[in-house]
Amino acid sequence: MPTAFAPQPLPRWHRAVLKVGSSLLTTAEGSLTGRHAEALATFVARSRSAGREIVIVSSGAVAAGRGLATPERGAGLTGRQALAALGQTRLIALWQTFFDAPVAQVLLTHDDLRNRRRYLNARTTLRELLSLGAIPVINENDTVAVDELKLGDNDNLAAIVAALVDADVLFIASDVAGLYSANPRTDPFAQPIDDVAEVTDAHLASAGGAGSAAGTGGMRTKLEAAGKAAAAGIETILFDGRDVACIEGLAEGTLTGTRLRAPRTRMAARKYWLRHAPPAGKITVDAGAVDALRTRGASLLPGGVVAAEGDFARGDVVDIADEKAPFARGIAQYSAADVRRIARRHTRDIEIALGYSYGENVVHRDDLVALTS
Ligand SMILES: Nc1ncnc2c1ncn2[C@@H]1O[C@H](COP(=O)(O)OP(=O)(O)O)[C@@H](O)[C@H]1O
Ligand SMILES: N[C@@H](CCC(=O)OP(=O)(O)O)C(=O)O
Repeated sequence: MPTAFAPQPLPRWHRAVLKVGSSLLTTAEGSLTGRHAEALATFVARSRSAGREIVIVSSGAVAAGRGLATPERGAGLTGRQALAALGQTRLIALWQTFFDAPVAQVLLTHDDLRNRRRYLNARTTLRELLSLGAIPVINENDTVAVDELKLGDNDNLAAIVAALVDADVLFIASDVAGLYSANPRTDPFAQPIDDVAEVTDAHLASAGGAGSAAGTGGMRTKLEAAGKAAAAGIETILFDGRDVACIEGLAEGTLTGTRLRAPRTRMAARKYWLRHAPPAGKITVDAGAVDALRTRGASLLPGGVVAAEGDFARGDVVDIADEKAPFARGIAQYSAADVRRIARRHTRDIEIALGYSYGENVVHRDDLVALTS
C-alpha cells in the first residue's frame, strides 16, 4: 500500500473552480450517486459562507443517463450523446438538493471556448451568475459535441473555466489521494508527491490512465489541466473526494493531497500577457476616468470615454490613454465602433444606443493592467 500524504497549509484563495470527476459521481454499476457529492457540497457551502466564490465543473451526465436507459442503449457516440442529455437534468437536480442557493446549469463546448466572442459571453454570464449568488455547475455539452470537437475530459475543461472566471485555485476531486510517482492502483511502491513546483514531462510520463470504467482521462489529463491552469497563474489542488476528513480539512485551510504550483501569480501571468499583447486600438478617457482607473482600481465605464481609435473588436487588447499617452492596457468589452457610439453616455443608455448590451463595463477592472506605476 503506498504511503500517505502529509497535511500542509492550503494556499489562500477567494475564487475557485471545483472539478468533481465521474469517478465520484458514479456507482460500480455505472449509475449516478450523490454519496460523495454531499461532503463536497458542504465544502462549497462553507466556503461561500466565508465569502468565497465557487464554480463547480461536474462530470456524471452520461452515467446518470445510463441509469435511465435500458442497458443495450447508449452504445457509440450518438448513444452517449443521448445519455448525456437524459442524465444532465438528473445531475443538476442532484447538485441542487445540497444547496439553498440556486444552481445554474452551464454547458460549454470546445467551440464556445475557442471563439473569442462566445468565450467572452460565457465569461460575462459566469461573472453575473456569481454576483447573483448562484452556484454555476458546468459540464461539457456532450449532446452537441462530436468527437473531433470534444474536450473529452472535464479536467481540461475545468482548467479553461478556471482561467475564464479568474479563479485563484483549481480543486480537482477524484478517487485517488493525489499524485503518486506511479499509478497507485498498479504499483504498490508508488510514492505520494505533495508539492509540484512545475509539471514536467517526467510527471506526465508517470501518470497513467483512468482508474475506473467511469473515469475518462486519469492522472494524465489532471496534470495537463494543472499545466494549463499554471500558465494562467492558477494553482491546482488534487485531493480525494471520497475522504470526508480531507474535505473538512480543505474547508479549514489544510490540504492532504497534491499542490501543483503556478510559477507566476495569477495577476503576474495576466499582467505579463496584457503587457506583451499587441494593442489593436486605443481608447482615450477623461480625467475622472484616469483617476478612477489609476487610484481606485475601477472598471472603465462608457461615461469616461472620450474617443476610440482603430478598428478593434470586442475581446481585443487596447491601450487606454489620457490626453497625452497610454497609461493602461486592457481587454475591450465592446468593439471600436460600439465604443464610439456609447462614449460619454450613461451605463443605462448602452442598450438604447446599441440595441444590445454586453454589460456596463467598456473594460472590466480584472482585464486592466497599468503601464506606468
Ligand atoms: N501517477 C498517478 N497518481 C495517481 N493516480 C493515478 C496515477 N496514474 C494513474 N492514476 C489513476 O487516475 C485515476 C483518477 O482519474 P480518473 O479515473 O479519470 O478519475 P475522474 O473521473 O475523477 O477524473 C485514479 O483512480 C488512478 O488510478
Ligand atoms: N461530460 C462527461 C464527463 C467527462 C468525464 O468523464 O470526465 P472525467 O470526470 O474527467 O472522468 C459526463 O458528464 O458524463
